[in-house]
Amino acid sequence: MTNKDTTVVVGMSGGVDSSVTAKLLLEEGYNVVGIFMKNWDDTDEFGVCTATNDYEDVRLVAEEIGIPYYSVNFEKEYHDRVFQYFLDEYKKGRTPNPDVMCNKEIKFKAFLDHAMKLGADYVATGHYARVIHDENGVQMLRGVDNNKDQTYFLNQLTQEQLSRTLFPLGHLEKPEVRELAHKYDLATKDKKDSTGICFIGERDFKEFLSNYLPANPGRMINMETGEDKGRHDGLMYYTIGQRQGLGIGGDGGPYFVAGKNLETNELYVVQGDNHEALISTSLIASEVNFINPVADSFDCTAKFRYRQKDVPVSVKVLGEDQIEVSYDSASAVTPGQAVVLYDGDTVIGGATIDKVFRNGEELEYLA
Ligand SMILES: Nc1ncnc2c1ncn2[C@@H]1O[C@H](COP(=O)(O)OP(=O)(O)OP(=O)(O)O)[C@@H](O)[C@H]1O
Repeated sequence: MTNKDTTVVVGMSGGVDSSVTAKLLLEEGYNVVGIFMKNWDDTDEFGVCTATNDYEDVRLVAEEIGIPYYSVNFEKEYHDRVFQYFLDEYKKGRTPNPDVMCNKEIKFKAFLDHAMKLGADYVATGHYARVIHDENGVQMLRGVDNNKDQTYFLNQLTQEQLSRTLFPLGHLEKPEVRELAHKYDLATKDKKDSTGICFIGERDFKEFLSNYLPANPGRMINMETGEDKGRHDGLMYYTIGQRQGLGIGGDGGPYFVAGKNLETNELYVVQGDNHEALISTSLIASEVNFINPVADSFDCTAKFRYRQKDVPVSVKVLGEDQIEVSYDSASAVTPGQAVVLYDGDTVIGGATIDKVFRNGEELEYLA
């Protein structure tokens, strides 16, 4: 099949990355269709996604480069599969990663299914990641731009999903993408990069969450001394390892969140950098996804959060949907976040962190 006979549906967000993605595919001779997803109702009094303006940018770029474009509404799917999960995790005191869920359930499920029904051969997005085809099927590799690599958020993608996906920006550095946007004089060439989670955007996180979950203030306790350190605003607002926003200081260095007790509604804090209470040596994770088959135990590297350097780890497959990941030492490994496993630049897979241990003893992050 030549590119001319291959139809690619590009997820166009109205941003510079997906604009360049569409243009590059067009340059390569593909049949390109642009689709904008509306996942959040921006007329909702709490939402801040600027869907209407973004769709206008999709229109401008699509008309400029000469491709058909549509909008599709996945508000219900997004609400049921991403937002509900997000709220449920916060209710449990965990720190979810809605972007991982959005990729798994919306961009590479609802959207991909929709594209296939339209007769597409592939979907493409402006993610910074690479897909390569080899004798084992497909492999996902980190984007070459270390600073922009988004494989952490794509860790739940399967062979099936990846085999129908193109990431045309994966071999480019972000400044090169901007340059291409200028070279092709795309309407979005100078548009600011979006930050934050779509449905929250740059608005105050606490205020946003309090619109959906009742805030339940309680006591803040020094985990070591038992000393009362004042009040917290509601356990859901805090993440393990968090330093900012506690409103306490004093001699002996900054305070960090080291645990939550959902029964007593107490927030535990400890004082000082690299406090032992935050240090773990292993974790248990579920929602396991391996992109290719793996051995029962193996060594590799891992990230426990997005902006973190890889750590050498040993992985043991414990059962159908559980892995144990052991490492020398890491601080503030947080339940609800993803652990993503790498072999060099290749993504082995990922899972969601459930429990964290120090030398075999479970840390009481969540009591
Ligand atoms: N509302 C949307 N409709 C269609 N596709 C989308 C939408 N939001 C994101 N995508 C796709 O997912 C990719 C990654 O999304 P992300 O939110 O990380 O965007 P980004 O890196 O800021 O990219 P962009 O500059 O294209 O907005 C985008 O490049 C785009 O292909």
